[in-house]
Amino acid sequence: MSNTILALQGVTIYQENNPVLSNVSLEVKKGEFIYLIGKTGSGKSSFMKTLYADLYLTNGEGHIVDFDLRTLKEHQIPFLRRKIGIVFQDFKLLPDRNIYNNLRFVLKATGWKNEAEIRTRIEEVLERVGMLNHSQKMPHQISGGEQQRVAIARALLNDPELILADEPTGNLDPQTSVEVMEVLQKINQNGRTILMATHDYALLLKYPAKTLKCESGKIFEVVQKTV
Ligand SMILES: Nc1ncnc2c1ncn2[C@@H]1O[C@H](COP(=O)(O)OP(=O)(O)OP(=O)(O)O)[C@@H](O)[C@H]1O
Repeated sequence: MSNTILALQGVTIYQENNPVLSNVSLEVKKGEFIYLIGKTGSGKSSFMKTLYADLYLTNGEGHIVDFDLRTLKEHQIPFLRRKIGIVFQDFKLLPDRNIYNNLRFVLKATGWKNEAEIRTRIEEVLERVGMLNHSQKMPHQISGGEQQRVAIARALLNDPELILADEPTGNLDPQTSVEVMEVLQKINQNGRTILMATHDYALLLKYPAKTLKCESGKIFEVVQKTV
């Protein structure tokens, strides 16, 4: 299991008792970059939600960053989410506080106490996404692409082993999407594993990687030319 970040065996994912994806078996190894594609409603978000335990895994076996999704208890979920960085399409920054305090809020909530260490960590992650100069701005004072960079920085705070990005460029124009994708590529090159749901085929062509497709209740790997 040491080199495996995610392993699913015979998993069926339900939404309100309806199976969305059936008999999913897959393995993701440390350092991989993987796309998850598929039409609207094909189950990409449900799949992601199962991985960060927003949907409980009830059928099949699932292991993610050393947690057993099948036996996971509610009180373990915050610990699982510290090992997984999650990036959403709509950024989800808190609108009532500046960038620095958005990130500080997450560190405080995950047990960080020393303000000097908090400051150092926030500066490190903002630097990594090229947003260090914006730490005192409010979310509405920066662009969508900049907000997504901050959201990526927020996902990196606790040095997660796996980043789950659910359509991270879905609200961005093509040029800004490429800029955000460059940030994700750099994070991947630094050894982090990334699973990214997307509808953006231009990005798939520009940055080819292993691609999983959700279709007709199944997930399967596709080769680039047939996506
Ligand atoms: N909270 C929910 N309650 C009930 N059914 C849901 C819920 N969320 C999603 N579904 C259903 O589950 C199926 C898969 O939806 P899901 O959001 O996982 O698809 P998706 O591939 O992520 O779509 P999109 O590309 O539009 O984000 C759809 O039929 C959807 O209607």
